[in-house]
Amino acid sequence: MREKDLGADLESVLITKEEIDAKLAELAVKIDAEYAGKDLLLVGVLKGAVMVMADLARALSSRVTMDWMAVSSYGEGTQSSGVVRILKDLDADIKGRHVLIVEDIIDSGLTLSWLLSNLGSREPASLRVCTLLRKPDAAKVDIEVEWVGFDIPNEFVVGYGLDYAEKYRNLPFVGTLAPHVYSG
Ligand SMILES: O=P(O)(O)OC[C@H]1O[C@H](OP(=O)(O)OP(=O)(O)O)[C@H](O)[C@@H]1O
Ligand code: HPA
Repeated sequence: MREKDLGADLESVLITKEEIDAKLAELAVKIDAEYAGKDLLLVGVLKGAVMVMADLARALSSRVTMDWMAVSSYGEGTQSSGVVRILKDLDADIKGRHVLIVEDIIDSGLTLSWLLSNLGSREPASLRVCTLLRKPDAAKVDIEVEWVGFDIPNEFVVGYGLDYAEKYRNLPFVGTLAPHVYSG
C-alpha cells in the first residue's frame, strides 16, 4: 500500500521509511555492542511490533532468538483502556535469559509497565526495552527505556505496524490520519 493509495485518509507523514531504516541501523549497532558475547532473546509485542521486530532483527549482527507475546489494551479506539490482557504468552521460559522487549510505541506507558512487571517476575538475567516510538507528553507512568527510535508529539499515529481499528499497519512509514477518518 503506497501513500497515494491512502491519500484521502492521511493527514501527514511524520517519519519516512528511510528515516526508520536509518534509525534502526543506528540502534542495532548499539544493541549489538551491549549484548556482545551473550545470547539475546528478542520479545516482540504483537501485533504492532511486527515491522520493528522484523527490521531490527535483520539489522542486528548478533545471534538472536525471537519470541512473541500478544497483549491488548487499546481495542478499537485511540485511548488505552489501561487494562492489559494476555492474548498469547511467550513460548519460551525466560528465566536466566537476556531479554529485550521490542515495541512499536510507548504511549501512556501502561502496556510496557505491565509487561516489565510481568516478565520481570519470571527472573530473566536482564530485561530491557527497545521501542521505535515514544510519546513523552502522554506518559502516565515513568519507565526506563534503553533504546528509543523517535520521541513524537502526543498525536495518534498509524503505519509501520501501528493501526487504527486494525487498519493502516502495512504503511511503510509513520503518519497521522485526517480527522474525518475518526469521525467516520
Ligand atoms: O503505552 P500504551 O498507552 O500502553 O500503548 C502502547 C501499546 O499500544 C499498542 O498496542 P495495542 O494494545 O494497540 O495492540 P496492537 O499492538 O495489537 O495494535 C502498542 O503496540 C503498544 O503495545
Ligand atoms: O498512536 C498510536 N497509534 C496506534 N496505536 C497506538 N497504541 C498506542 N498509541 C498508539
